[in-house]
Amino acid sequence: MGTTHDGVAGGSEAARKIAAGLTYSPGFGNEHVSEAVTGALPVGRNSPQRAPLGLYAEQLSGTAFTEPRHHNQRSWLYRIRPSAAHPAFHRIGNRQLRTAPFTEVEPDPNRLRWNPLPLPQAPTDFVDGLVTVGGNGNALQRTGIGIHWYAANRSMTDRVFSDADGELLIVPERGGLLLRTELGLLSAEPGHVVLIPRGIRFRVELLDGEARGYVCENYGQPFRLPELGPIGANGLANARDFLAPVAWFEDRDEPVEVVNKFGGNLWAAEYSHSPLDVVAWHGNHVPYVYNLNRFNVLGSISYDHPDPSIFTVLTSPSDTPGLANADFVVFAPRWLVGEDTFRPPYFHRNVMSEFMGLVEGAYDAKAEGFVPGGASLHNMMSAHGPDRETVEAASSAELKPHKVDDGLAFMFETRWPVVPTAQALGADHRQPGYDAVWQGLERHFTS
Ligand SMILES: O=C(O)Cc1cc(O)ccc1O
Ligand SMILES: [Fe+2]
Repeated sequence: MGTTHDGVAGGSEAARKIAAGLTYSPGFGNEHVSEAVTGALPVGRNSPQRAPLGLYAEQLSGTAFTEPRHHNQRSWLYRIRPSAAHPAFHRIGNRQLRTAPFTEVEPDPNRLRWNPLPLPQAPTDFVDGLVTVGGNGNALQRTGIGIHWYAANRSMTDRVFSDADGELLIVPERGGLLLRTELGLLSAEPGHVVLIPRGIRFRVELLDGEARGYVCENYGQPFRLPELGPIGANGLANARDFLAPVAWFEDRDEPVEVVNKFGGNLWAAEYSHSPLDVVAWHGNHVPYVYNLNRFNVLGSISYDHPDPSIFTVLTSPSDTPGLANADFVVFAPRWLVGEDTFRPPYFHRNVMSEFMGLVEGAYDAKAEGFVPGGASLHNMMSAHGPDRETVEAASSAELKPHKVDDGLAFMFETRWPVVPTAQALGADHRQPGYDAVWQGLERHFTS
């Protein structure tokens, strides 16, 4: 194994040490500027006749050149070798990764719920450990999302991954991660989320020997912070709490397998060197890590249960204002004070489709069965809401101020129905009797 710029070979303990000492460049959407070697970043222009220190200049565009300035995303990378210098990609197996359009099974109106994906027995890294739950849209048309679980017990070593089909929002549920990306290092624990922009190459190392979580692969417009409207200039997820890496590189002249997800398939090429060789960069097409505990939770201080859009961390808009390709929503610890109010999530049917996961603890609409690492899918117009036990307890609870502080749940909410994969529908860890949680809700009507 080669040494990296910081002189440390891979391995959990070494990775932990690196993760503990990381520094970041804060601010969602900022024009970040970073160099790992002084003088590596050109001053005053992007593409000088010869870039400093013999580096190659390269632009990585995450939006079309001509998209509006406030949504335009690109970064300039100054690297040891240009990305273009690589051999042909050849197809490799897709493992348990699937991509939109999802056509394996018929769209299913039933409410679905799963126990956690079992941790693997065989050696499995992050890429091999991705298992697709379902999704919508069409990756080649850059619409919709893919929803995946991951479960891994090995760090990626001589391999890097990049996804041309979409950006990746990674939600760890178990085990810390060290991500070595083209733009630098990020570490994430359960309770954090990582956003890897489309096309950025990275390697995932495990900090705790095993790791599990969820991924939203966003084929659509990049996630951005939601508008705040009457909320004002602050609140929800604050831009400065999103941390981008600082430049870091490995100068590694050894074979590295570069796995590229493109058009729903995995392709690989054997590079003679590591493509994580960016010595300096600037731009706004950058990865981030965000600690969900920093989310400023807003809610009702009078009555009624607000719609969960108030908990939106990031949104991927569609071409229709207000209609998200996908929203990432978090149910973080918060006070409930509503007077004469049924406080848990209400019964409802939604034109949007809701995939939920649990990072830790419990969720206030489900007394039992929705467990950390588990998941539920409440598709377009499917009736759902609090389970029987929750209804009984909340309908007669004394309405003093109450802190919901025993869990961290999240939702990927998306404009189109989520079509499951055959493997998710047939999985052993799917809960067959989910409908029963709403049985026994007695009629109380008296005329
Ligand atoms: O179904 C769910 O649990 C998610 C959800 C939470 C909430 O507070 C209101 C509506 C909603 O869909
Ligand atoms: Fe819901």
